[in-house]
Amino acid sequence: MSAGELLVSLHDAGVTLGGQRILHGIDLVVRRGEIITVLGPNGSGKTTLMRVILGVIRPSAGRLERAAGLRMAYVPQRLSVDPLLPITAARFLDLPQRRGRGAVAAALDRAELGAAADRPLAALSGGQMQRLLLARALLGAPDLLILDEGTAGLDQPGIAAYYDRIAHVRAETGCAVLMVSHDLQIVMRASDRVICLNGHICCQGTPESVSLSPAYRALSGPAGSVLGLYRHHHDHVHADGIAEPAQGGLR
Ligand SMILES: Nc1ncnc2c1ncn2[C@@H]1O[C@H](COP(=O)(O)OP(=O)(O)OP(=O)(O)O)[C@@H](O)[C@H]1O
Repeated sequence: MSAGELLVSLHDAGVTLGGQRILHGIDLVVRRGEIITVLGPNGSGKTTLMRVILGVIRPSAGRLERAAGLRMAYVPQRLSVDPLLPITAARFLDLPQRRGRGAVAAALDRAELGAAADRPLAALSGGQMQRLLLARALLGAPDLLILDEGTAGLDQPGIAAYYDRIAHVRAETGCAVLMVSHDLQIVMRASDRVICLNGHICCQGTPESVSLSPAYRALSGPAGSVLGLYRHHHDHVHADGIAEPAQGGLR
């Protein structure tokens, strides 16, 4: 698959679960090599959208298209195995399917975990455990990496290191990355495009343009609470406290 190739597209997709409309009118494309973050409050349908793309939930309306032969890998929020299990990080990656030493070592290196290969799971920090899940996902050489809020419980340096690693993985492998977050401030450093979700797509664009959009501000609470911490280029006009996108990135 070549750079920029269309991997996934959703056309006017909707999901109804248990009689409740969870998502509607979703138009979304994911191209090879881009890092997209889906942002939204609790219950806004972020996980449901990931499940639709993964093929776990069928859209009740609209259409989902995926590139032929697309390889997807999912990184869950946390590890569901007992961390006291007496196995090393490298061994964990070799289960349940034998991958071989070379492939395991390469995945650990890519997740910046090579030095911890022989450490037992119980001895790994939260950040290392998260990168172990990333390494496991990378074993399948995915075209599209889907990450569900991977930074819960990490401190700020740990979160920054995790997103830097994701950016490196994209640069090294050329995969696309689709990730879920609550917090635009956290994903600013890594995302090419942010999609603001609340049952439907409220706005999307560069992290900067989304952070300045009225739709995002309406969802994220009083202006100024976190917005002051964003990268902020003063090449746009502020009017009545509502900023215009610097480069018309919103749709
Ligand atoms: N299988 C289901 N049946 C009925 N309702 C569901 C089902 N799965 C999810 N929902 C509802 O859909 C809505 C969206 O859930 P979803 O988990 O996609 O949101 P989210 O944005 O990922 O939330 P959070 O940030 O809290 O993880 C919620 O109101 C949830 O209760």
